[in-house]
Amino acid sequence: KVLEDLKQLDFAKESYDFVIVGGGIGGSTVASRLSENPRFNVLLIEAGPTNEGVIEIAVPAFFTRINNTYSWGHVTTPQTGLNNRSLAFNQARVLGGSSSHNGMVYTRGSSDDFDLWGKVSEDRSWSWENLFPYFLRNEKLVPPPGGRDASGQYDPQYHAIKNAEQSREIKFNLDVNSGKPSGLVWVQCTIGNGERCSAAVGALGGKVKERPNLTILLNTHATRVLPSKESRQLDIRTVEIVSVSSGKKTTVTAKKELIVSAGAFGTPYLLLNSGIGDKKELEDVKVKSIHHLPDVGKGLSDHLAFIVSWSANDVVRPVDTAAAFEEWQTNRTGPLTEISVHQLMFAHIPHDAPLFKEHRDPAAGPNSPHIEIVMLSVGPRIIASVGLLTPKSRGTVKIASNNPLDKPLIDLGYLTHPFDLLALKEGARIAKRWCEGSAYEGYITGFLGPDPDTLPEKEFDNALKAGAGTWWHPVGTASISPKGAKHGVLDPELKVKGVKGLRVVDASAIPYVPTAHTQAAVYVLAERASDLIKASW
Ligand SMILES: Cc1cc2nc3c(=O)[nH]c(=O)nc-3n(C[C@H](O)[C@H](O)[C@H](O)COP(=O)(O)OP(=O)(O)OC[C@H]3O[C@@H](n4cnc5c(N)ncnc54)[C@H](O)[C@@H]3O)c2cc1C
Repeated sequence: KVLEDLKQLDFAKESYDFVIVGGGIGGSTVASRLSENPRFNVLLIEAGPTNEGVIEIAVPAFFTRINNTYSWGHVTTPQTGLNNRSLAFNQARVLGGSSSHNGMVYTRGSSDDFDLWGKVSEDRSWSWENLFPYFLRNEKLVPPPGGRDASGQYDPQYHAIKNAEQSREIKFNLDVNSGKPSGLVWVQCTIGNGERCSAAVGALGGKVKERPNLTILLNTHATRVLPSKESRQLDIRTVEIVSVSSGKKTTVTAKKELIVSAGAFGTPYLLLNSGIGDKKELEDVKVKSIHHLPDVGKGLSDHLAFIVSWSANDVVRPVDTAAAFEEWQTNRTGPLTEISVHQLMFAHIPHDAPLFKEHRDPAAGPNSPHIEIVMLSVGPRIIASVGLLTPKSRGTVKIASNNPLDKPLIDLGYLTHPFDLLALKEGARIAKRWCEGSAYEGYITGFLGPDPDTLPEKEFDNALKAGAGTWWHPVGTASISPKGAKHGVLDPELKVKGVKGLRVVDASAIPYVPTAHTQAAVYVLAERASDLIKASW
């Protein structure tokens, strides 16, 4: 059942085996899988409202219109690497989490990215091979809406395909999700039957919400996790929660486990507010330390991107939105069932590029590309968003005070490692080489820059720093590490180190940002986590 407010929760009648904090990709997936077992009573707590009935969420092409009602409205600290700009950093606050307001691009990343989880945690059961069945379990491939043949679904980007035939650098790759994503690929999306398929729809939709052993509590903010007073070992299964509407506060205790799935910012924030983190840093903000775990909130990494553009001698015909919306409402077909991008490019920085003389290659292996390029026609211009998939810069999530309802201090640390700026520059060169291909002859009329080859170095760097922005893929703030290792936050089974009863299942557990948009990685992590949890009870 779905409860809109804390006052509807009947504490006298109900007790829960598992309490899950955060109804995003991690939390919704685990709630769905655990409640498959009728012996488990599951409570899922989400700070935001329902996704149901929100048109901007359901219509794929409207995702840029989703307003701040469904977001935490985070703003980063001034980013020294970006000329001290602070960036708005939307993270969803709604059932389904960021899958309810993300760009719906579905890319799994490279096989090497997942093998790296196994290396980092010294537990080879985290590997592409072992995780592959979970991708299949999590995915339901559906044809495009309107009964159209998939091969004719998109306006055939014949020109781009032609460039791929000629280019030595970026070849056509039939399936981005094979574990070898490099090349020019068709985009795959989390859209089903013309509507966004978020975790709220895919994992909790249909009959799942009606399961008698699953309660979804909305509009309820978790403020702290609390240790048991009875246990001699640190045992944490209780969470303090506050009604967003009334401010009413209470606690709820899981009989078996408390699972934190509040996302790459929300999870470290909740742990820090609870006194789990670096002891000295917590004392500085007057939070009583209950468990010294210095890496909570550290190791944050994300994909940074910037735009280069070209002039073109034609314009793309704009969609008649009113007519398209009528078609969507009537049949769930038409242009609003798609995102505005049909293809993506994943490329490697050449081995002999000068930056590799100074910096070790951070790619997880030969299947992991360094650069992704997303191209769009905007008026009489072609723009390419060039993103760095293998950043070396790291950031932090911290708390500013001992008030758990304050905003977190989010520092992405963008471009604080010199490799990242050099790598993005190489990305701009890759995009330039691509657009010099003969397929664009007579269409592209000139490069508008910023041009890494003609601008003075400082000028180019400044243009990049002034324009770069996030692709919203934060990970790593409660990373897995080997059992017994002092660094890291979670053991390979996603249990918080040194604590009984508490696991983390979300993007914060992922040690390095994969060479992909991150939702598929979180889904597969949560699928495997569900099996690990089920197996231990
Ligand atoms: C704007 C945007 C666009 C993106 N586009 C893409 C894309 O096109 N493709 C892709 O693959 N990935 C994309 N991503 C990334 C992807 O959506 C995330 O990697 C993924 O959703 C992370 O899952 P999660 O479970 O870790 O966190 P989330 O899905 O963010 O879920 C966390 C949930 O926890 C809740 N929560 C947080 N704190 C508390 C608290 N204290 N109490 C109660 N509840 C709490 C939040 O409200 C939220 O619902 C995008 C992300 C954003 C923000």
